[in-house]
Amino acid sequence: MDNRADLALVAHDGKKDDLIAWVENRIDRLRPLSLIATGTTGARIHAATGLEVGRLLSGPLGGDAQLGAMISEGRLKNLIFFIDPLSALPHDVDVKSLLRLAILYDVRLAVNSKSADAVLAALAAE
Ligand SMILES: O=C(CO)COP(=O)(O)O
Repeated sequence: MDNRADLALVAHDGKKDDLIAWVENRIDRLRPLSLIATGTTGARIHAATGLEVGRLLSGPLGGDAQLGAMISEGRLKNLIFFIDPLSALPHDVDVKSLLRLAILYDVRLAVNSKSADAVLAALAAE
């Protein structure tokens, strides 16, 4: 895959409702952006809001790794990732890898609603 995205949206299952609420409340600012998401997150956002969101594989099936590849290749510079701090995940190594690459490549990274607002504000100011 060689496409770029302005912003990636990802949420663990326990945080998907929070991310959808965040998206719904900022939909007008998100609509002009090219968005990408892991599979289930993207499907949920689209179903709830009608927003066009490119969909990768589901996170546990390689979606986090695909986002990591996009970051490594300079195709993604903004990541909003609502991590569930209260659940163990089978693909924890993929999550760690994605976060590691986001740090390494100086990606704008948000992990909750308040930091997501900071990412969106910075993106809008570009
Ligand atoms: O597990 C995820 C991120 O680590 C998210 O994947 P889904 O959006 O497919 O649920």
